[in-house]
Amino acid sequence: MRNVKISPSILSADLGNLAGDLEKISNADFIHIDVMDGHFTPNLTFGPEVVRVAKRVSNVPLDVHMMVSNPEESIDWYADAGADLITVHYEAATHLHRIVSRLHDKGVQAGVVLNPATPVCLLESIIDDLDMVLLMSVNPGFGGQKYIEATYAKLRELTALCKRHGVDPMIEVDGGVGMGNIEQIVAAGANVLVAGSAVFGSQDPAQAVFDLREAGTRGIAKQNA
Ligand SMILES: O=C(CO)[C@@H](O)[C@H](O)COP(=O)(O)O
Ligand SMILES: [Co+2]
Repeated sequence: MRNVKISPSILSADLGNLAGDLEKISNADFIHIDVMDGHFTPNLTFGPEVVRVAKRVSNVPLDVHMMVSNPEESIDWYADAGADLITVHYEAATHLHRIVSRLHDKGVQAGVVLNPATPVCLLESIIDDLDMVLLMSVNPGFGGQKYIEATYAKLRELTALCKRHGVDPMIEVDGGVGMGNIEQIVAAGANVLVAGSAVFGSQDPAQAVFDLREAGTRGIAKQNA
């Protein structure tokens, strides 16, 4: 049975007390770090120094979501800062295979992200090499947006693609995930769930991680049903 993993997004954390907020989610499976460059996305966020700080103060593996143009120019900074897993956008990368190989050479897990309007079939020639596929369920740039329902169909399509290839990468969903939809998202094929506002907007972030994982795990039994 696959395990459901929760990856709280620090975009919704209190950046004035980042170490304190990271301590609150020490029961998480990943820490999701949204890197935005103000070019690929209409927002600007974290550089490698934030990854280095997260690595220093937390033992939770770092899931670095790079929403940047030309990621080949900056993946090394984040890998060297301590990322355990780096995902790059299909729409932003010219040499995806080279990026994935580079990350693996550096001992970092590699994933590809698809925006809501980017079709799953484009992964056909790279899926065998991936540790993760991340489906965006909102348009990248901001936390607190509404989950896009068409993601369910993409999850089922991605599950079928993985089956055809005989591979089992982690399947992550990012954007608008919460207690109201996590079970259904997992049932459609996801097993890593990003949650920003659902975790850091809660009174008790550790309890929110626990509850989301419990609710998500109920969806595992419904996968492929
Ligand atoms: O990558 C992004 C947004 O571009 C996300 O990781 C958000 O940070 C998720 O926030 P919520 O929708 O869970 O509040
Ligand atoms: Co993200």
